[in-house]
Amino acid sequence: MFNTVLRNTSRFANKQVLATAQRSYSIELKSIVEKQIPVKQAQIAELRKNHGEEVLSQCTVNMAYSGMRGIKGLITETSLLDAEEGIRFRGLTIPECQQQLPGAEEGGEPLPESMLWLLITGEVPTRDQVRGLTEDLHRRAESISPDVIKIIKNLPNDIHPMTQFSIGILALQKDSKFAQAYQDGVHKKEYWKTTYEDTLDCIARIPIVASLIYRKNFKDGNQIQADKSLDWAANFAHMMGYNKKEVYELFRLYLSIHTDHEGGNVSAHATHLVGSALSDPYLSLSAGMNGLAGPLHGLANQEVLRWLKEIQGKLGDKEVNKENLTTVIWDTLNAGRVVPGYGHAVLRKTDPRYTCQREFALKHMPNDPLFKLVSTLYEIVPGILTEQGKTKNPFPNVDAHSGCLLRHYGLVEEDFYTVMFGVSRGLGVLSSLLWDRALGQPIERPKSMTTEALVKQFAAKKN
Ligand SMILES: CC(=O)SCCNC(=O)CCNC(=O)[C@H](O)C(C)(C)COP(=O)(O)OP(=O)(O)OC[C@H]1O[C@@H](n2cnc3c(N)ncnc32)[C@H](O)[C@@H]1OP(=O)(O)O
Ligand SMILES: O=C([O-])CC(=O)C(=O)O
Repeated sequence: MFNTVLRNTSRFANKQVLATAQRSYSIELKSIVEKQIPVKQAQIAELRKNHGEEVLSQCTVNMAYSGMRGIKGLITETSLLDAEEGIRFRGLTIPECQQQLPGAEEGGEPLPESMLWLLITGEVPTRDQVRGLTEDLHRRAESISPDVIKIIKNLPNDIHPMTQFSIGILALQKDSKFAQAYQDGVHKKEYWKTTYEDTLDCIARIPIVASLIYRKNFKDGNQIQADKSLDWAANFAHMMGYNKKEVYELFRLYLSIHTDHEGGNVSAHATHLVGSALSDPYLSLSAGMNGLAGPLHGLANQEVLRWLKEIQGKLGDKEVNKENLTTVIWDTLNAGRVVPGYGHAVLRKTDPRYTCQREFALKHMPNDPLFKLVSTLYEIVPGILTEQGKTKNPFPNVDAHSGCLLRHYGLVEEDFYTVMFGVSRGLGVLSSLLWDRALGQPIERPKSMTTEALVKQFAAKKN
């Protein structure tokens, strides 16, 4: 009896110690940010004092008519894209992240929590810090409002999953600590603190929203409760109904590499823009997700899968070879459609996010027929796009590969793919938003022109 009491007491004490440690890791992340803010502010002040009037890039008439391509007009701290090399998350390439960021096990794929820590702080976390962050996210997820669950359960299934996801994020908004603090008249120096809380709350809760949409739309509708012994990504897979170890690894990789792609892409820019009006992180993320839902951006992964199925349908029993695939690709181009998953607004080489997914496939599913199709397309699409001579980048982007991996593990509902992309993108764009508020970034309001005004401007110059 005495022993049982002792055991229970020490178990309780251990739990207490663990809970305190977990809380302290969450506090640690916040206090790291708190310490970094004045340093970054001073760095920016110095930069602006010494170089504030120097020219970053030109803006020509053509650039204004071409989606502002190439204009350096945004500040985003979390990642930087090189046209040839691809993305670096806080200075680290994808292979470096795979090497350095803690995974669930030695040599495994990075945990998205590790990536989140890196994106927020610029530091590679320790295993303990990541474990603490995972626990913190579980704790924050627990207090999701039952109203949100009710709202999602009541959404009709003929609303696209991405629209449902955006609605779900808006439903979470009523718990925004930033919106409340603003209403309470908080000093602007403190904005980042509640943005931090909203960022972590939102990241903790969106996998519940997403998995609920998945279960409702495509499975039996029953919500699967979280498994707190799992990390954030594996738990997301679990709540969707997938429990294979390999799927957990795929989710960890997928949800790490889709997080961020510097600040100018549609989802990041939309989140930043809406946030600049001091709309809270939920309103801002929802706006970003509405951009991600476009077929030229995040919806492309859904479009790729549809196109692959279309190709399979067209070829029927015919052998998949370069010759008949060439005909199908030209059919797509001649119909005035884009080849989904190929091309990029900035990249001019194969996307390293494509490459690391290809490596995952080569390791885990080399004989998958859809992977073979994706690989054959990789051999011929760049040549055909080059021959057509329109696209500036004939190589594949991230979306060309993700669907075939998910499908291999039974996740066949391509309408849901962009929601998964969105869950991951939340980590990057909200980390950036946190820094926007920490650095006191102002409301975004670039100058626009009418064609008439430009015509007049140049006519006046001529005279
Ligand atoms: C996560 C992401 O967002 S990655 C991108 C996902 N999107 C896709 O995969 C969709 C297919 N790709 C595309 O539509 C484009 O390459 C984009 C949207 C990614 C980039 O667009 P842009 O920067 O305008 O590309 P670019 O300057 O090369 O375009 C020049 C011309 O080539 C065309 N082009 C570009 N990519 C492709 C493609 N994959 N297939 C056919 N034509 C293409 C453009 O439509 C454009 O044609 P136009 O002159 O008739 O308008
Ligand atoms: O950078 C872009 O424009 C699009 C992209 O690949 C992303 O947002 O992941």
